[in-house]
Amino acid sequence: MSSSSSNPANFSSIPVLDFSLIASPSTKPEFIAQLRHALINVGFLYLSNSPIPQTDIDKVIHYIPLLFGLPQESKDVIAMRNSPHFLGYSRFGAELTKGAVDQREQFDFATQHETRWKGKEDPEHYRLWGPCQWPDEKLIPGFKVAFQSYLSQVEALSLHFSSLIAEAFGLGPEGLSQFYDEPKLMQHRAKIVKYPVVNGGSDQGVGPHYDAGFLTFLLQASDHRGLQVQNLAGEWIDAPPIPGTFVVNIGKALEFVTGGLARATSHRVLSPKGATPRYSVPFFQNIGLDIRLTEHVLQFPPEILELRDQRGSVKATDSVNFTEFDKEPSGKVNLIGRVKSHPDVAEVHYPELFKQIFPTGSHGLGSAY
Ligand SMILES: O=C(O)CCC(=O)C(=O)O
Ligand SMILES: [Fe+2]
Repeated sequence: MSSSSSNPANFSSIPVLDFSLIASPSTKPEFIAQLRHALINVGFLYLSNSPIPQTDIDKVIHYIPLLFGLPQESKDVIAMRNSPHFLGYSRFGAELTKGAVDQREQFDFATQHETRWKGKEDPEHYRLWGPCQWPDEKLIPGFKVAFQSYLSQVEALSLHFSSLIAEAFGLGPEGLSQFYDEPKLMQHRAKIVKYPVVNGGSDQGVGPHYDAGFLTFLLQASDHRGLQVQNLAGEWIDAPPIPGTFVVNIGKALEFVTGGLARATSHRVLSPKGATPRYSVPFFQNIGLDIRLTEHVLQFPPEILELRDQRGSVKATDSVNFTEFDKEPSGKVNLIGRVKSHPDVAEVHYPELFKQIFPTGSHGLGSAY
């Protein structure tokens, strides 16, 4: 067997972890061992039997086609361009990755938060977090309540999951707590995304990229393949929808503070073929706005680091993003990412930063995150 095929990091499928295993002390160690493997070698996993009731998830799935089916003018009323928090609606084709259009339409939402920025004495990146723009309740009754409830449950799950990650790395359950502020100072983001059918031409739903933060919890909300994940050898592995699961993956910030122990894994979405669009709902767990990652690099037991060294490092990736993510406060890093991926919004609300990042103008080109 070649070293490449015997390396578990050259996975050919994504592991499925059963969250119900953590309920009993006799099965929890098995879950923790599977989690350790998934974090180090894959950077992606499916989570089944989460505590979030399937009926609450089904409600969200039910609303998605209704949301995109709203009249164009009632979507444009809540355009992201109105929001200094980069929350709201983006038309099809508004983002690019690797210079090519991402063929998706999306709404950016977030967990509830009052704007923390109180004026010029506060750092500008405090403006990043604030209230959502919701569609008109009369046009889509019940959506806001259902989605807010979903988001707060995924938030709780993601924080619980962080404590399990800390355990898997030998840190103890509070090992990652330093990255989160008290709940009222935190906001987590989510998108509801539609990938329309394309027949012919580019099939880029979203181009190869890494996620930026700590943890992403993705709900694949329709029965379409398309999500693909790149293993250590650079091969694209399918991550098809599995009903009743979340796809969980690691972002660059968690990879950085774990010294590469947890893998951020390159991924992409191919546009659906056939008759119906693909829908998905990624939830991005944030860390505190003031955290500078370089000040929080974690130490691990030697037997854990040994597992990372056995894995090796990425030989090939098709992803491009990520440079300046470690020295600035996390809020500033996120803000820069938002400016790059939504320059039209940035030009309105952050004209100075926009000019620094696009000294000759953005020419309508963003670079998607
Ligand atoms: O839609 C998906 O399945 C994945 C989307 C994604 O990777 C992202 O928005 O970061
Ligand atoms: Fe992603």
